[in-house]
Amino acid sequence: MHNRFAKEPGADDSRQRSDYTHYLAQRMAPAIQALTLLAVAAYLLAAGGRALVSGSPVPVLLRLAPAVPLAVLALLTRREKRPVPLSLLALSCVLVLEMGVNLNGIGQAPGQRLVLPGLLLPVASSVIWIGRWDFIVAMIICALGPLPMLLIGATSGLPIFQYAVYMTIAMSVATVLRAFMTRTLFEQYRLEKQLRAQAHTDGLTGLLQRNRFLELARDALDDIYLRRMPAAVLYLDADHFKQLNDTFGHAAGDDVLVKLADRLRSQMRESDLIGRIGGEEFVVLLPGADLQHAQLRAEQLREAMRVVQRPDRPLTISIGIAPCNRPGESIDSLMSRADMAMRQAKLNGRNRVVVDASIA
Ligand SMILES: Nc1nc2c(ncn2[C@@H]2O[C@H](COP(=O)(O)OP(=O)(O)OP(=O)(O)O)[C@@H](O)[C@H]2O)c(=O)[nH]1
Repeated sequence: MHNRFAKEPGADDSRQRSDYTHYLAQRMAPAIQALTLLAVAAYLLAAGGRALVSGSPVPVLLRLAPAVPLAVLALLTRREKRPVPLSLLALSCVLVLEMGVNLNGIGQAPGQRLVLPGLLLPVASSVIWIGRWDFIVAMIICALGPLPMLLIGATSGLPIFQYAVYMTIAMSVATVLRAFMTRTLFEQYRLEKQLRAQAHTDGLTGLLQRNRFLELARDALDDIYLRRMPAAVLYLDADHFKQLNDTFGHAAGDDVLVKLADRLRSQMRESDLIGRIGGEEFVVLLPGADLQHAQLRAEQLREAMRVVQRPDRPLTISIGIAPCNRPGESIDSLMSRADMAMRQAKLNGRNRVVVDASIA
């Protein structure tokens, strides 16, 4: 079974990178949508205005035509949140704009060809590139895009030289803006991830806290029922914990809880899910364990706790087991069955394992 049951995400590098890329796509999507819409409006304004003030062998409608694919791209970006499709849509937008810049330059005298929109593009789009690859491709398109318009009919190398200087400056500004943006977003991503991890783990024992356990257990159970695999829930409770606190103080109690959690973790498999549900109560979901196996694992756990020393004697725990033998049963219901069985273990004298009596 997948190890998402055992740990919080972010364990390995490639997974973390993909997580970060998706985070960036979520954050960048509104900016990409807004800039694509702006590109439609800006293109119509610039190409329309130019058509009014200067003639061209290219019909006006054809000069305005790039606004159509731009509008389609703007519509497509509205629903898109995946990193690669978003980047491809943004790159297509840049490509269409560059084609439009060239289309509007046809028929203009070399000195009147406006390359300003081409110079604005790298800077305006600098903050929306999700990865390094799309930024590099975008800068190449931006740098090469206006060249056909400049080269056709050029009588001297001066405009090209001026263009190269201005484009270098524009691309340098774009690189600085992008670096600043990605650094800020990475810091925000790191902090959000840290806060989420803190909210999900119990501060004392480092185990999953109740709500997070329930959330992950619900997902795990869906998978378990779908695959028709066995599973069981264990409910663990430390014996006579109040007496330990009352006699030796809360610090001693905390120390025992930390050791109990460490021991629990060391006994668990990758696929198991452990949570601290209340003060000295813990729940474990054992995917793949049938009743016999769950009983064996519970007995091993109970035995393993002997190593945890209270100030007066070895720690003992009581365990209740609820097998997941009713397809569709919720984690809350399974926990309450395991809790009842644990209470029976207390009544039977503690330091023992009891299986839910209502088992079919
Ligand atoms: N030190 C410490 N004690 C806690 C913590 N959370 C809950 N407790 C204590 O755990 C004790 C639980 O007591 P009870 O529910 O009466 O259970 P018990 O004394 O273990 O008795 P049985 O479960 O019947 O064996 C209470 O004294 C709580 O104050 C914690 O985080 N640290």
